[in-house]
Amino acid sequence: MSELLTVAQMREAEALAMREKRASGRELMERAGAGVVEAICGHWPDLVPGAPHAVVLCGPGNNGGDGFVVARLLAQRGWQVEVFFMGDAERLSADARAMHDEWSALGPVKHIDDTGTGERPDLLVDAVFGIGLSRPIPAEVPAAVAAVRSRRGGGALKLVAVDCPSGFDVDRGQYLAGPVTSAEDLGEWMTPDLCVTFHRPKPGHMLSEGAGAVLKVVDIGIGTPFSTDPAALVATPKAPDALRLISPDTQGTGGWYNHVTGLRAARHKYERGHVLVLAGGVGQGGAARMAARAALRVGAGLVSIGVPQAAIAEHAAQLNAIMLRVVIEGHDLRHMLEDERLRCIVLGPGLGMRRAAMLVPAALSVRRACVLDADALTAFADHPARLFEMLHDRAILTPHDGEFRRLFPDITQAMPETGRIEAARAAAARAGCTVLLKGAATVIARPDGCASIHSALRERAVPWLGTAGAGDVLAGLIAGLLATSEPEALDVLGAAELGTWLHVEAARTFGPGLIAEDLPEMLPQLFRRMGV
Ligand SMILES: NC(=O)C1=CN([C@@H]2O[C@H](COP(=O)(O)OP(=O)(O)OC[C@H]3O[C@@H](n4cnc5c(N)ncnc54)[C@H](OP(=O)(O)O)[C@@H]3O)[C@@H](O)[C@H]2O)[C@@H](O)CC1
Ligand SMILES: Nc1ncnc2c1ncn2[C@@H]1O[C@H](COP(=O)(O)OP(=O)(O)O)[C@@H](O)[C@H]1O
Ligand SMILES: [K+]
Repeated sequence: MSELLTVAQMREAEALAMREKRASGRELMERAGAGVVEAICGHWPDLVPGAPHAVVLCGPGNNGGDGFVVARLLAQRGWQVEVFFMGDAERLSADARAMHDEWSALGPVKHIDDTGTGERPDLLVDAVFGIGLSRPIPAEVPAAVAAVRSRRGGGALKLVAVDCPSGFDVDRGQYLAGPVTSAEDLGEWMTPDLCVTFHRPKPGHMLSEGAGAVLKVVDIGIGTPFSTDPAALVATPKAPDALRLISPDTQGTGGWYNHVTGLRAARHKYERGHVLVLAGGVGQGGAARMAARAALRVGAGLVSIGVPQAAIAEHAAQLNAIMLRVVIEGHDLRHMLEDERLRCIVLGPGLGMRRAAMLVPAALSVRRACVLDADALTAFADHPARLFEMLHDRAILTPHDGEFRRLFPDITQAMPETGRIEAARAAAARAGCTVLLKGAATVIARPDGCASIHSALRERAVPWLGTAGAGDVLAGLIAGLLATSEPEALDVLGAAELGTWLHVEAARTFGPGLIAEDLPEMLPQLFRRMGV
């Protein structure tokens, strides 16, 4: 698990490092530029021997300062380098000005409008705007990129972004549309092959591949390295605006799992918790069975499916270790909940609207861990406030984008402005429980604002996870973890984080061709690999 820093937090970290005299601004800029050059040479080793040609676009702020360092260091390595500048050298910060002047001793600084002529470049360095982006970028920037691309004559030009692509909002993970450029067009021009950021990734880097097809994070000496201590992996973030990246390495993650589930201790099945998955009518039981199997595989001691009488035969024909209970109406569920060993309830997958409207209030009538997905969310689309009134801090909603829109239409409408993280935070605050907004980048937020991102992008991409029933399995995984752990060891946010990570690791373990039923079956080998 590692920290993600917003722009404001990154600026604080930088200011602190300077106050504590760990580095001067100029040293940080020099290390940033050196880190970019190392990353370029590491990523494209084939370029290095051939006296390659780089075009560096520098902007008016410190991102431009980094660009001047990159230009100088590449030239010192024997590259042919052209520098184009957008801005007024007189108005550069002292650090960027010093870097500008150092470069000027080696080569000319040309105007950004003049990128159109010259030899075929191999590499374009985007150092126009970084985290100081404050408004949509001027049209000269994509125009300059287009002009350099056309000098390449249609051949692949390698594009590297310093800190982030110009025009990309690293807090929200999206390009800012301008008066003359749509966000999509800008993304098409500016999305780099390689993005090199400093100290920590920013949220936007992990929310969208628009930040770069490959991301490298360079240590520039601002602070301490990430912790891999299992206890630290579950330590809930302190600050209300804290944002974490769910990114443990598979190797050794067994410590994390054992720590939170207490699996290593000899425990009776009831101590490991009983999960109840509520199912719908005849012929609709597959989703609940997949959720149930995931809950059992991930560690719950017992799992039952609650079904209407008519569906008993269908389920019985397909289940062995999972038990069946008849749950017809709210009263039956309330009665079952008197047994405190029943630690978590899953409602939604295949439940049907009518049963959801009847059973959700009963499930939420006691403060018991509860995962609400699919029909349990959609059943309240016309009156979301009725659901929010009943929710409590042991509940979690796991909507995909469509379900999220039905419950939070206004928050969804504002999402192009606010981004997914703030949307999930606003939804959690309104609902009064944890909200997990699914997707290739999943955002999980708690009502107090603590949030996590899980990024199944780039080297962790699993497009084959977008398969029918994958969401039902996720609901079961989270429920199984909530049932098997003590609330003090694993809160709802923590269970959602671990469940989401296991879900994607299971999909990565299986690979293409995956169907949802395969996911729980990957857990035993995944656990062995983790060292559980
Ligand atoms: N923080 C760190 O730890 C370290 C940071 N480092 C580097 O510094 C970068 C941040 O530098 P930065 O703060 O100077 O911001 P940057 O992105 O260069 O742009 C600011 C300038 O652009 C302007 N401007 C903004 N948007 C605009 C627009 N759309 N259209 C036109 N103008 C626009 C803005 O003007 P203003 O908004 O003030 O009017 C201002 O003049 C960071 O990304 C990293 O590369 C490293 O050196 C080492 C450690
Ligand atoms: N491209 C993708 N990369 C990673 N995860 C994905 C991708 N597409 C879908 N998923 C995941 O698959 C699950 C799909 O859930 P959902 O939409 O509820 O499907 P269903 O209702 O069929 O179960 C979610 O956990 C989502 O995050
Ligand atoms: K940049």
